[in-house]
Amino acid sequence: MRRASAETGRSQAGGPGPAWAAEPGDRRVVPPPPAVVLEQVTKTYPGGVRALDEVSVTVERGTFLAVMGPSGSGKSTLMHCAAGLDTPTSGDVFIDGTVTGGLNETRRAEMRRERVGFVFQSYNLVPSLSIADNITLPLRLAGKAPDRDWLRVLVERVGLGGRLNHRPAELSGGQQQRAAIARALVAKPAVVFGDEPTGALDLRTAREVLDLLRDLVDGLGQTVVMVTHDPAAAARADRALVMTDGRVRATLDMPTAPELAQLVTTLETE
Ligand SMILES: Nc1ncnc2c1ncn2[C@@H]1O[C@H](COP(=O)(O)OP(=O)(O)OP(=O)(O)O)[C@@H](O)[C@H]1O
Repeated sequence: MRRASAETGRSQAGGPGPAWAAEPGDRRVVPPPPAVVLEQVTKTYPGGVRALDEVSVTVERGTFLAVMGPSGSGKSTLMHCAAGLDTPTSGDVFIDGTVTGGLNETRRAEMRRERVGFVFQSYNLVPSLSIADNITLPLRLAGKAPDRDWLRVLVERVGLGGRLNHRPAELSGGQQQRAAIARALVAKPAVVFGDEPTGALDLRTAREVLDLLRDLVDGLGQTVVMVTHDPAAAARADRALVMTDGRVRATLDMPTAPELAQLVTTLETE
């Protein structure tokens, strides 16, 4: 399987390729690859819409990235390409060091199941299953037994210990989203993608869900990429990208909500 270059993580010694792309037999200590790398990714849809225009982004492990931008700027396309749900027209996507473009559909589906978790605005829990069965569903679909210790840690982190035998309809929106987050993490993915994960929640519950995402990054070293329109939500990330017209127009480290709101307004009106 091909391992190749990333925007960051290149060999400090100046050798060919990034430090994490060692050949078998190489005895140097090799740092783990970034969770996700997009290299010069372009996506043109049939009809000619260039939804992504040579986008390069590196998401380091254990970090929280927010993706912002006006409607139609390419956020969902970026997420779909980064998660291996869609294929770029050109450029490379690496998940956990593996280039997704070289995989056939079966291997790509396997990669998504094993290395990527998803959280959506609308929770997408199965109504007829208990919360416990919803959380472990991805493993059962993959024919794998849950790691009991990991499950215990997860259930404790998301605070649903007393609700495991309930059906989704018996839980609040925030609790359902916390169950969806536990489900996204159950297979220990390299990265969790959130598509407006707080979009359906009231302010207080949204803050609790963002606290949880932050805690998963800080406490468990999870990598999170979240698409959001909300500057207050994006301000909980370590880094925020602002997109317009399929390009990353600005990157802010440790962003604040007023900074992001101002930046999005400025870029929108340019
Ligand atoms: N399947 C498709 N076929 C053709 N064009 C598409 C397709 N999906 C998205 N687009 C176009 O690509 C561009 C980027 O869309 P995308 O959904 O990635 O934007 P977005 O920033 O996520 O928008 P929103 O915030 O409204 O969800 C838009 O011009 C959109 O119309």
